Amino acid sequence: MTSSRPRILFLDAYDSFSNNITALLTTLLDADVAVLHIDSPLLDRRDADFSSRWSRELAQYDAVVCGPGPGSPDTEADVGLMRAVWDLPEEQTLPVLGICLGFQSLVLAARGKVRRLQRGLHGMVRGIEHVGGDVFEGVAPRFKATLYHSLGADVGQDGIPEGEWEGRRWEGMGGLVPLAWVEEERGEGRRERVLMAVRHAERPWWGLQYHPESVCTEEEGNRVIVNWFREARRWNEERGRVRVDDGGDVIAGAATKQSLLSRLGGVGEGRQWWESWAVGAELHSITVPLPKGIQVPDVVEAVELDGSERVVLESSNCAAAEARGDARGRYSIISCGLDEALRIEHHTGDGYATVKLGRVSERIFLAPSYGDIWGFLAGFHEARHLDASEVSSGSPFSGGFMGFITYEQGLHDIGIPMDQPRPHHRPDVSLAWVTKSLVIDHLLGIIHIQHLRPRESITDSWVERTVARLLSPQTFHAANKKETFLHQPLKTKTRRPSKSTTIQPPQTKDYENKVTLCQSYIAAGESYELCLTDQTTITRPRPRNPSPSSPWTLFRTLRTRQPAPFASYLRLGPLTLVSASPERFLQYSPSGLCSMRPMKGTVRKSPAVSTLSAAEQILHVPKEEAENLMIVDLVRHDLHSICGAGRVTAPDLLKVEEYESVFQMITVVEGRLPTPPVPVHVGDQKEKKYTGLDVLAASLPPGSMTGAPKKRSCEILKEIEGGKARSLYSGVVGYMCASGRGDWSVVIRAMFKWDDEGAEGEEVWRIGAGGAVTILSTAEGEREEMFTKLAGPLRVFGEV
Ligand SMILES: C=C(O[C@@H]1C=C(C(=O)O)C=C[C@H]1O)C(=O)O
Ligand SMILES: NC(=O)CC[C@H](N)C(=O)O
Repeated sequence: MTSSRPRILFLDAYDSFSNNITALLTTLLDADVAVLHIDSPLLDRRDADFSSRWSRELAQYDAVVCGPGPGSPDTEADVGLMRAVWDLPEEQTLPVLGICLGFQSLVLAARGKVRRLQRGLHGMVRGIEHVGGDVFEGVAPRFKATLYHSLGADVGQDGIPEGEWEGRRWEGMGGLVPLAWVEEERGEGRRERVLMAVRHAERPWWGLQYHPESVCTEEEGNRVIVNWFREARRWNEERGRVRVDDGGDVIAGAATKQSLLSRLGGVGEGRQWWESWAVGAELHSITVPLPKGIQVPDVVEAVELDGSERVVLESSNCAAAEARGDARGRYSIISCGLDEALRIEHHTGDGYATVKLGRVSERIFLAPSYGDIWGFLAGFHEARHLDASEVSSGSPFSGGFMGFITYEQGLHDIGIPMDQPRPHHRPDVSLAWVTKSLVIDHLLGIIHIQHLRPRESITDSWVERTVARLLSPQTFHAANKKETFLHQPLKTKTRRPSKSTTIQPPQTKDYENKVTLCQSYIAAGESYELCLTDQTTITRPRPRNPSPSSPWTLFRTLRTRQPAPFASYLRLGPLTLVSASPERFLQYSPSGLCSMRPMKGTVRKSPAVSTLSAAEQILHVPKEEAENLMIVDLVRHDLHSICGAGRVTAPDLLKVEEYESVFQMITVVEGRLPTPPVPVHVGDQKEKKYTGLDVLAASLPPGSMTGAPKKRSCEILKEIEGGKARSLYSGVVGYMCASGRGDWSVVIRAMFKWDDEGAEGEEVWRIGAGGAVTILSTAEGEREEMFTKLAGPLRVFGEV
């Protein structure tokens, strides 16, 4: 069937901004955009029939867009199929727009050169100078656009004497006609001439060095895209080039991902014991007042007396958050009876999930029914899905998944394989299906006691017993008495850790060298920003439990020392985690609103920087804003991969927030999940529905912990960080209610330990810390930032 909608092929060079470009093309041009990776195995240049298959594929598009990406256009592997576009014989050529790396590749194809800039321009917003005409027809002079590049075009511009520059800079240079420039101040009155846009002198090829899709590129820049496509169409018409509509024989794929649920085949028939476990449950819930002065850990201790496994997600900054009107400080969520809850675990790299219930444990092979662990989780959740009318209206969580996902699972999901064999078999995904829980609403001062119970067990009175316990005047009195040694009074002085505790922090010089190494990768165009991190290990005698130095006490101390909206305590399987995270990764609602809050830009509180306005002055500078902006565009890309064109916005850009010991700059990025295009039939295995789990699966590891572009940056970081697993650090912790609501935080400002680490009688805690390195960073500044972030959690060990 022939459609009049434009069809564009986008060549994806593994950038973290690609989906923003395809979304922009889709909405601005009302086009269908198909995507092909530059190294697609479906079109291998070494194959004998490559040329014929390539020209058959290209014949089906009106035009091609060659995207941005890491690396250099001089490197074959970095541009791949782009070269096959430039190499087409004249009679097969077609209109092209190159963006950033794609632009640079075009410059090379026109026999220009590409060289390193005097200093990279990542996340820098500049006024684009042009003289109108061509694709700049009707575009306001000097509109602002974002740059993300280390390399630049050399078309002989430096040979033009200063006095002749104004007159000659628009003249054709080699096979290219310059259309736009930026002149970058380089100190002492020197300026670097950076080519921003070109047209090929003979072919229908245009290129933009800036990023038209960035959230900080002014809307005025959209005209350039519209003009380009007008020119492209005109060229096709003049040549009588008519797109072939082959009726589905297209190699390139869709710009958005298929939903996890639609990938499932033949599951959910309830043949296995775990398939029917907790299916068809009903919520029983009672709300009681939160006794005055009672803290979240007191409630935990009152209900769970046996020190067993638990997940506590606490808004430990609720008092401060309330004062600032910050909704993130409103709720705390506590799992109950976790030992009896079903658990799903997955060790990245294995082809199976393990379902555990008490002592029963079963391996489930993921392919072919589920695809991967995400498909399995989506199917498991969907079978237990509850509508909004079936869950507590005043509570964000009525029961469902609670647990963690490691950084390494995220690496696997973006196509970075694990080094095999891994030295352990710890879970990278561990999610319990929690049916008994407490949710504390700090704003209303109430506790929801909730039980998702099987319909046939309505006589189970756990809720009533818990209510009675919480309301008994003895409970907190007793808890307080019992806990006298567990309550760490705030000390004015920090004690030194006991002699038998050894602490190994990163080496100062070594860390600084790594910062410099990151910058050399950035200068070479391999990355735009790298979130470098390192780990501190604390080895100490294993304490008795409970005792003044038990993990639970560490949590009690940290939450008082460093109140945070995403504090958490997890004792789940072999893992113990104590976190004071300030950073939300992803929140989503049953109606499909997703919200991410990347944090970039950190300043330590000090007598000199004690107020929000002082911090704003420090953080609202190009270096810090650029750091944040790069991650914002990356997060928009991640959200676009599920939500699709026109469904992602950044309502709160570059906002500075206050925390206990630091100020942080954040941006809120929102997306709306697509609704199924066709009505979903009950029992239909090919359900098209998307949930928040789709976004979670598509967005790990958190972009704020990787840098951009995500994949290449993670590969570089793995090398620089010596291949050390980050594990829980840089992973996520959170929940997903049966209703589809979810909230996940980034694990930072945290410490964790695995049961299998350390010699007999010892335990090993790890604290990760780091920060984003850009071309403008200094080695000392980054080292200082890393130690600032480390200090909070580390100090706790000196106090027990
Ligand atoms: C890397 C850490 O933090 C990350 C890096 C930040 C930054 O570079 O400013 C801020 C918040 C986190 O996303 C850490 O806390 O260890
Ligand atoms: N954003 C990009 O495409 C960057 C291109 C190239 N890697 C550079 O840094 O200059």
